[in-house]
Amino acid sequence: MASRRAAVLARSLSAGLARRQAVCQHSRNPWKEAIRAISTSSPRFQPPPNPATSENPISASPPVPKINKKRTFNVTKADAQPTLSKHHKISFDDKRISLPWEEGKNSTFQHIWLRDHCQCPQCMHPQTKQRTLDTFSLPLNIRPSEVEPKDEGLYVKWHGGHESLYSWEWLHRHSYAPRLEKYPSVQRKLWGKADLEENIPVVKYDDVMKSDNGVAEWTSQIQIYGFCFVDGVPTTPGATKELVERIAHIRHTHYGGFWDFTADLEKKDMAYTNLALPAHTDTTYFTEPCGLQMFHLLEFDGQGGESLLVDGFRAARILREEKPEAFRTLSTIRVPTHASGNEDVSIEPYTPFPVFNHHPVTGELVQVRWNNEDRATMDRWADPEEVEKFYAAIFDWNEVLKRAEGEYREQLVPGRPLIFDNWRVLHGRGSFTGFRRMCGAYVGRDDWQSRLRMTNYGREEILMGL
Ligand SMILES: C[N+](C)(C)CCCC[C@H](N)C(=O)O
Ligand SMILES: O=C(O)CCC(=O)C(=O)O
Repeated sequence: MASRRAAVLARSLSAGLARRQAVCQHSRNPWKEAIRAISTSSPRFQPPPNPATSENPISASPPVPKINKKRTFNVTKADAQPTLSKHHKISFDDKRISLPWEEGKNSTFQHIWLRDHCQCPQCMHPQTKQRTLDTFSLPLNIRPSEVEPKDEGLYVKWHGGHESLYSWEWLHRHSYAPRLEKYPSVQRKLWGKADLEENIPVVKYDDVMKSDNGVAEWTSQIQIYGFCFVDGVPTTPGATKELVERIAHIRHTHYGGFWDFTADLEKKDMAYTNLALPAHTDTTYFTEPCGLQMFHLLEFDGQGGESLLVDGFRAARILREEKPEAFRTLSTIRVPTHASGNEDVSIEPYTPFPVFNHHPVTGELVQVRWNNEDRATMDRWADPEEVEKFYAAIFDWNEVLKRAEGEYREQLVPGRPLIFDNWRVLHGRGSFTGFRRMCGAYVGRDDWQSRLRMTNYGREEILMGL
């Protein structure tokens, strides 16, 4: 029966797919009828023209990185599409399937993994993109009864009758043995004061408010530089709130949602005073510090109060180069933090975190958490000998942070709010006299990163990667 069906499939296959050669070959297992010889002469995708085209000149000075909206597949040619090998064979045994790519690499996928990741509307909710398949109804030793390369991708018929189709792009994108595509790298431009001289990231309020393209540009500037100004904003809390909500919903904290504050200690935090605040990141006392912070100065009739920004990722790189021991110390020793000024509040993270926090897989620095004012009592040392090492390290860190060449200072003015990545850029202010009114809000890190990706890459591209 199965061999007759395979023969029927082979006939329809060879008729419909006369353009391609890929032989499903597997060894030593009962689905010999699943093996099919089909031939093809032309590649599935014509690779795009040479990537060094006009829109991608090889310029003398490296241009400011733009968010790269084009996907590269890390195959032989940049931006080429993944193509199944014309010469090698798809093979599978009772545990896994092996796909040979034209680029000369081979991806293997365990059958249970592949079945569990079926993208069909019965297994993946078409609207919510959530798994509807009951994973635990699958036999752990599930295997295909038929495998067939098609134009659209890899067709698999599973024992039990379920049919799946995995696009070649999807398979290449999600290849894990080996990993074939790098995670899209974050295009950041680390800066010192000199780098910003002619190049302050700024966008126009009207552009941001009128289209998602405006939001795409705004969020990509924040991603690249760690901060961005917005010009032409009505000097009201309402307009400022609407502006920040063009990115995402506001993150509420014990300071409220959208804040409008002066130096009246309405909240028991030094931000609500006229004291100077050295370079710091906010909300180090939350397990997840806020992602973005917006400040819009609405009124000010005094002196001082100048804002300060420092690129924490650049400062960390300098520390790592100049004082590697200090960098290692601040990447390992956990610093307890708290916010306990308000009568009814004492906030701490579930565990203290180091100053420098790295991605567990890529190892890249992803977050700086530093606020010496909110640092709590450090009385839990793995080894009390580390006390001196820690202080030596924070003194080194402080010295780097205080270097004038790394500080960007600007007096905020009404109509030109500042927003910055609180996981990367440290901020501060000078002490001031007179009446000063500031409004703004926090946005969650995952929320703004979602908006950045969706407005810059688009939903289809993002979903392809999930
Ligand atoms: C809400 N608002 C921005 C006005 C005040 C924030 C308080 C700053 C706090 N010390 C911290 O570093 O998180
Ligand atoms: O008032 C300012 O300019 C900044 C206040 C501040 O640093 C903060 O709220 O964390």
